[in-house]
Amino acid sequence: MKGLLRSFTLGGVRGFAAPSAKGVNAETLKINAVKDIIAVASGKGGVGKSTTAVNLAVALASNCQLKVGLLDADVYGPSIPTMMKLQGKPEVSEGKKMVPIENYGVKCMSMGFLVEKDAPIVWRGPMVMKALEQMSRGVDWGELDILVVDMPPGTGDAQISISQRLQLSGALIVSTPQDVALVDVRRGVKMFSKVDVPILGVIENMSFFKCPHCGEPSHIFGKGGARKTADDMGLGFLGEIPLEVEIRSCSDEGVPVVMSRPDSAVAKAYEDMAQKVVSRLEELSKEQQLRPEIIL
Ligand SMILES: Nc1ncnc2c1ncn2[C@@H]1O[C@H](COP(=O)(O)OP(=O)(O)OP(=O)(O)O)[C@@H](O)[C@H]1O
Repeated sequence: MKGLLRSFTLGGVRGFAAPSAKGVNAETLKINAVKDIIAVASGKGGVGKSTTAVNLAVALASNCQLKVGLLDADVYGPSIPTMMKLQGKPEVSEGKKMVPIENYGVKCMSMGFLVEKDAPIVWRGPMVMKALEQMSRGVDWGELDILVVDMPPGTGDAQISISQRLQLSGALIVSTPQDVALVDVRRGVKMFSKVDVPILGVIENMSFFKCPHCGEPSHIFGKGGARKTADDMGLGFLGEIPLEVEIRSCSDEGVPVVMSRPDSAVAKAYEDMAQKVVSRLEELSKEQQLRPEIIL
């Protein structure tokens, strides 16, 4: 692998990057010692993808006792440093790779570590892909059970390239129950199917708001839409996360709700989601082993 890398400088950090996809068989590229790479994606922006990725990663590490990494692939709007209460520039290891920055038992890498906080990122596609190569294969992740990738929103070039080049084991789709978001769920599912990435399941975020006075739930964005879409498309449903002030405030403070309120119903919902993801990955791995090998 090292032979494929070339020297690369990003945000003042010198490291190694893999060459462009041209001339390289994407399927041969794999991050060393990372067992499964999973994407947390959404067709539409602002539905809670990063919040889900963070809480899922922390639940996988703390509850399922796995070695977990979190890659913030949302290059244009990195929110992982804030949500994981992390800052500073990554060090460079002896092997000339960036060392991820860790909190809550999760090793993180984000564009937010490499550029100044308020600096706008005005790169075109090829530069973004270079940065993503650097932030995935140019990182000394060590041994990981799962690398969670917080994808950029949408179903464009960057999402397709990431899916192909990172050899994803599967993807989770986050949506609100709202119709406009559900249309984008279908789009996202189709995109992943085109690049042969299995869908691990659908998560409904902001499912309902429980009145703090009377306890009555209000379905602000509609009721049960993501579960129904998952059923209609034959996909697994991984759970409902309510719209809660604490989810937002804990994220803003950099302490994911699974850490700050581990006994809450919402923390349990994220933990349940993490267990389902682990089970689904095990099933997929078994299916893979049973698949007959085609010798040409
Ligand atoms: N279940 C929830 N309850 C309350 N607030 C939430 C919930 N989920 C997400 N939020 C808040 O909504 C905002 C958007 O969430 P987040 O950044 O996770 O979305 P995203 O889909 O990753 O957005 P983007 O498309 O910009 O990457 C954040 O302020 C977050 O704290």
